Amino acid sequence: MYIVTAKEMYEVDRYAMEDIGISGSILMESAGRAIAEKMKPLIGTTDRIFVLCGSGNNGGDGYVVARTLLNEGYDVTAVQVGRNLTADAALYQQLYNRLGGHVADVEADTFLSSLESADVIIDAMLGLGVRGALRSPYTETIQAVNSTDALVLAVDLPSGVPADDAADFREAIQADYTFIIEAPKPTAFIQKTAPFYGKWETVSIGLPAAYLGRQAGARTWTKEDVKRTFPVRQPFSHKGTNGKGFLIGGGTEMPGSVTMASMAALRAGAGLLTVGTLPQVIPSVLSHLAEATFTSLAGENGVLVDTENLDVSAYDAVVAGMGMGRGEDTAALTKRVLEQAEVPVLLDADGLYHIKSDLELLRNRQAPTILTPHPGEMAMLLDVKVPQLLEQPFELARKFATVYQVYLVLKGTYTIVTAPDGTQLVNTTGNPGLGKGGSGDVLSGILLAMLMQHEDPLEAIANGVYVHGRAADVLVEDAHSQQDLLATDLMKGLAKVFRDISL
Ligand SMILES: NC(=O)C1=CN([C@@H]2O[C@H](COP(=O)(O)OP(=O)(O)OC[C@H]3O[C@@H](n4cnc5c(N)ncnc54)[C@H](OP(=O)(O)O)[C@@H]3O)[C@@H](O)[C@H]2O)[C@@H](O)CC1
Ligand SMILES: [K+]
Repeated sequence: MYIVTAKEMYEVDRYAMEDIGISGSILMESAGRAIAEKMKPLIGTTDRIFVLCGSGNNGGDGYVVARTLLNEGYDVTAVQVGRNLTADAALYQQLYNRLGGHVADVEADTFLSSLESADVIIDAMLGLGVRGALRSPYTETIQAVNSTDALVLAVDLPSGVPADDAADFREAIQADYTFIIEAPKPTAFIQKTAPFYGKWETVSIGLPAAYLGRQAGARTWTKEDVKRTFPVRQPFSHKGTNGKGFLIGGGTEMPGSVTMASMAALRAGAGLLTVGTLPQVIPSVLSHLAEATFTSLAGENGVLVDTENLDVSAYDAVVAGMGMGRGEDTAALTKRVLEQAEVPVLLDADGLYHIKSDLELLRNRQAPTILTPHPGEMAMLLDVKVPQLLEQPFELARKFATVYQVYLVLKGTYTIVTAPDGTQLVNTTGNPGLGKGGSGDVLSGILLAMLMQHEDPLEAIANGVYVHGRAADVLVEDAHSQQDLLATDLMKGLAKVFRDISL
């Protein structure tokens, strides 16, 4: 499913009208009719319905919905919110009128209190065109709607929610359902704004699909995408052809992180795995998995430090960072890995702190670099506060990935994977049971295995993120709960997920 910004959507709109010749009024009629059909199963035949119509084209869609429902015998009243209607909105207000519809004025003295009698409120006030702080009469109307008990159905966007980011966002209609035209907008995936949509679904209005696909900078990565791209293990493959991975991390205080990442890498199909860690950490990792091999790396005071003897030449992919600590000598080791490895390198956790002072290193690499920050780590790398990052995750992630030429995995409820060319894939698997220590280590291990087995880094990463979230979902659907789920349980979930994918 594509995800489009307001700018991309307006371009598709322009193309449909100017290059194809589908007029704006045809699009509006199609939108209103299709949305009314989707709304009908949610509305009772005797319900009192108000359709709040703004003065822009979102309001135009609303007049088409109102006319469609009126024509089918529903008890519907359209309400004009705002002045100076666009030509198409004015046209459809007129058609609704001529069919016998009554238009109430939101600014009439008693109108807002009469909203309390509504069973259903259809919100067609503001859509893609909302800009800046809300003005009267939209502000009061939104507050009045939110204080009723009516079922609230929004057209395209809940009024007040911007399409692209939550930077300007203050207040909006709290919808029960939103019927989004053609493709969801980024705010459907942003923490601050997503709840205002209620449940949502997309409604096709006949916009040119191929052109929309070319314009969209982002899309969701689905089970079908995973099945389509997942590498098939060949009958004559052996441990060497299934990839050789190197996992560098761990200290005496955090041996568990490398253990979990290593278990996950092996369970995700790594052919061979070497763990580079402190000699005193090896027994603890070994006690959990017999399949890994080990390289002792130099350490001081219980943490890894830089060493000239590091050899990363024999591997297909390298991951570093988990459990390493943030000291300067350890940072030098991470930088050495980035400089020496001619294969994909994934940095997680402390590894992300190590490169903060030397981001140019990332741009200088020839082979892919993958960073997997959670919002706190991403905010640190970008020098912004976490709330700002959470308001604009799509833009800020894209900016960082394109400037530093990295594959960026911004972890969250909807993890956003951004490629160095700015392409974004959004993951929708996973659940709050993953919000625990160790989940990130498991993800890094899975990603290491995926990168070793797959030519295309973007597909490999998106598949790994999908699989990680899906493993948590199948466990919670089955024997576990969000409460008790542990990172180490994910290994069991992987079995079912991989079996499903290969069916
Ligand atoms: N291809 C498609 O996607 C199609 C899209 N279609 C539909 O068109 C919608 C986009 O229509 P749009 O461009 O006319 O913008 P829209 O959302 O109606 O808002 C503009 C109005 O809002 C007002 N306003 C703005 N900010 C405000 C504020 N802070 N506080 C108060 N008022 C504010 C602004 O007032 P002004 O600034 O002009 O005074 C103006 O009156 C889209 O969401 C979809 O529903 C379909 O019909 C067909 C195909
Ligand atoms: K709306």
